[in-house]
Amino acid sequence: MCKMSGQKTFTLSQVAQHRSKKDCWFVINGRVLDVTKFLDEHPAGGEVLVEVAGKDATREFSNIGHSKEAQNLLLKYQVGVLQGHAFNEADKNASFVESKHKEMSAFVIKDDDKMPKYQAFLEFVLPLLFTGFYFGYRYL
Ligand code: HEM
Repeated sequence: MCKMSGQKTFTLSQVAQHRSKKDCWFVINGRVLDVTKFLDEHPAGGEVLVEVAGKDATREFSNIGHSKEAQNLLLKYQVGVLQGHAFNEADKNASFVESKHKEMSAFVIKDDDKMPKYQAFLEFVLPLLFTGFYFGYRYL
């Protein structure tokens, strides 16, 4: 299912009506973002964001070379899409929840690929045997 289909569409002149510290929107890669709540959190301060408020800030955003984390954060502030913007398939289906999941999947221990038996033997049974022998030798 296309996640973008549920998004509201805005024209650039609609976005341009939100260009103050108290109401700050801009567009990045066709996504309309309301970053008002993010102004105080932006590592480089809110001023740089207010400067591009109401505009398409795609070039400014990518010129900085923002990290993957920063790019994922974009999705959190999305309120809609820019009218007429052509999204590519992968981009179309991106959502904040999904991207967080993708980021985090690197840290998830997969329990679907079973540990080979010999590995279990080496990692668990062998140390147990050694400990058993040691205590047997020491105390019996
Ligand atoms: C919602 C949009 C934005 C988000 C979520 C965001 C997020 C971030 C984050 C997390 C950083 C820390 C460095 C990193 O992780 O890359 C950063 C740095 C920065 N951002 Fe943004 N940013 C946004 C938009 C912008 C825009 C539109 C501009 C410019 C007009 C901008 C200018 C900067 C600058 C100058 C830095 C400091 C870079 C450095 O110290 O090397 N950001 N931003």
